[in-house]
Amino acid sequence: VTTWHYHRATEPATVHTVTMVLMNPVISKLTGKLVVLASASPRRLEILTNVGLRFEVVPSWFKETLDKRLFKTPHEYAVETAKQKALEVAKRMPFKHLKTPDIVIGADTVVTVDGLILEKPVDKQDAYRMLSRLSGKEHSVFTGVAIILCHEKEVIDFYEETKVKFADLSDDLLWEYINSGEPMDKAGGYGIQALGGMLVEYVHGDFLNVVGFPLNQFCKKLGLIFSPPGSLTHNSAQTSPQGSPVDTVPPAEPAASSPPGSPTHNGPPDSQGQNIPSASTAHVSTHVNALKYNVRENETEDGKEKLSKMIELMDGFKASKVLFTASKLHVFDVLRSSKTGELQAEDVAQEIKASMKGTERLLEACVSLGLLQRTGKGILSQFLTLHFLLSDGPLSLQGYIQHCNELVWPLFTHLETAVREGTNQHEKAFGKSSDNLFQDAYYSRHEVKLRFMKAMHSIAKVSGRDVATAFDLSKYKTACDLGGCTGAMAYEFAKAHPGLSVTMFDLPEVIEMSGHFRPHDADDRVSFVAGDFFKDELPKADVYILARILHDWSDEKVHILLSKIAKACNPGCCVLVSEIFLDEDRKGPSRGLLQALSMTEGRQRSASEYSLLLKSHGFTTAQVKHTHNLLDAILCVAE
Ligand SMILES: Cc1cn([C@H]2C[C@H](O)[C@@H](COP(=O)(O)OP(=O)(O)OP(=O)(O)O)O2)c(=O)[nH]c1=O
Repeated sequence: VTTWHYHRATEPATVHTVTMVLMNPVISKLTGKLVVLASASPRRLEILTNVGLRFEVVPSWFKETLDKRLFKTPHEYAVETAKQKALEVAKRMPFKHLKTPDIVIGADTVVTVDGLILEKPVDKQDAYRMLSRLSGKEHSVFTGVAIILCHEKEVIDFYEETKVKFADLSDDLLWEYINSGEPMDKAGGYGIQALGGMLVEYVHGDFLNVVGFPLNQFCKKLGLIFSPPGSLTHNSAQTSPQGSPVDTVPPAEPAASSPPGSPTHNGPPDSQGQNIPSASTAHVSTHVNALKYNVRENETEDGKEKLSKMIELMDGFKASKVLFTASKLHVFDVLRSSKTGELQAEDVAQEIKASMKGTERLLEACVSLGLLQRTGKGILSQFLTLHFLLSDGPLSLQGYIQHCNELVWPLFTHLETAVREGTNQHEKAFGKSSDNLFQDAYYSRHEVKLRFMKAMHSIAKVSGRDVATAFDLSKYKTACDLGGCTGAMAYEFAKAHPGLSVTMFDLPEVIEMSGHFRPHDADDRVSFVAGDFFKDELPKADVYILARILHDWSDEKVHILLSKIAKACNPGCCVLVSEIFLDEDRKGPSRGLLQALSMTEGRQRSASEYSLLLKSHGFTTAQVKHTHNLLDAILCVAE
């Protein structure tokens, strides 16, 4: 008994000491700071207390009610919830507690299975539903974490995923477990750290992440925040053995000039602590090491990855122009038209009427970019991407590629001025000003209009099916595609919904040319009506489609259009908006943000921004679909 007591008494102390050695470099950075854990979770409190962090607990009042459909991935949802929890506390404290914290930490744990996000069960039946869904399967546990640096007004967020596999669980076992009461305050309805551990066959990843807090990654992030590479604080890492959770310092060899026995970053401290430098040597060695990091950053895996990203960005415009040029010179069409699909470079040069040397270079660049394939001695054949690159065919992107080359490229050459002035550089790029981009620029000349329409046609052809099938529209009879341009999207909707008649509504100058694009097997449920959706009466319909329309306009103009649609709608009618949806934190996708750089009065928005705009006109969001194609979609129903 005595021995047992002895172990019980000393074990925690031993663990504590070891932990302090490991965590001190990072955790000690928080000494003297007011750190607040914005969570009521006893598990999070325990995990952070165990590593010696001193903090206050102020549970967040943020209700976990974010619309899950607005998030592309479960981890984005968890991160956003964590952020909102932490922000709520950060905002409340100065008023309610009369003090401003230095750091607020928020977290949110969710379980995901079969594309569903499971949070805490609301009752026993709910817990049963969750647990029986998890039975016999692997699922993911995501914890999103947000660290708010209150004075710097910065938010650092991240997430961790752990995979957990449940054994096959009998109903009896499930009910016994549910009746224990354990599931109720836990995401997914189980607690791996207690009785719930019996349900688990295996865990891949950070165990503590399942319990509610990814400690390892959290410490790494703290290390990055408080010991950025090259800063004086780096020396603290010398007390960390290599590979410890807080060792964020890249492995570095002793500098050639270092005297023998001088401290190294990763050398473990010797028992007398002689490897830990005195204050003065620490200072000197930090300078040496700071220099070393900068010089050698490109030698670490992370550094190499960043370097190659930089190179890719610097070369990005060249790659785009290679695609534009090969497409404009019909290189891909020429290859397709050869009997074998393969040609020698000189044959291509002849066909496209270009120099041998230039063609060879262009073809080689295309091969390197994966646009073409080399099959033998200098022979090129079409590659998988070919159907996107041909000038015709159902999935041709050529219209859009040429639009990028002829219109977007010149605009982007004036990006610097566009940024300085906050305006579109149409006048600089094309020599004339435009108040109304569509009337003055896109539809001014026949060939420009045709090119613009081809571009819109490409996008609608490639993304149309995914947009048209995003929602069940079987109860609706009529749809109106506002600004539908060539009608490609309208035909996709008609194809996807046998009971739907679709009116394509666009400016008269567009309608007059839409015949060029009519498919051979044109469905007679698609009709064309000319008009201006800002000025004229809208055709009556059950579903109004706005595909790639709203991003072109300011909120003010969007409100004008939506109020017209709302007037034309009966309750139960709906609006389907299809756009690139920005992530809620506006960190991506870059495709949308890059497009915004050449916009005039429009702006890119997230799904919740579109949802809010529509809500102000009496439309409730029914569904959001991230299609993983060029355009996403949101369906909102009139109340
Ligand atoms: C999957 C799993 C979750 N959990 C817990 C961790 C979290 O506390 C909880 C998920 O709910 P959260 O909403 O993440 O957190 P919370 O409500 O407990 O606390 P707060 O919102 O105030 O921060 O589930 C376990 O304890 N063990 C497990 O195995």
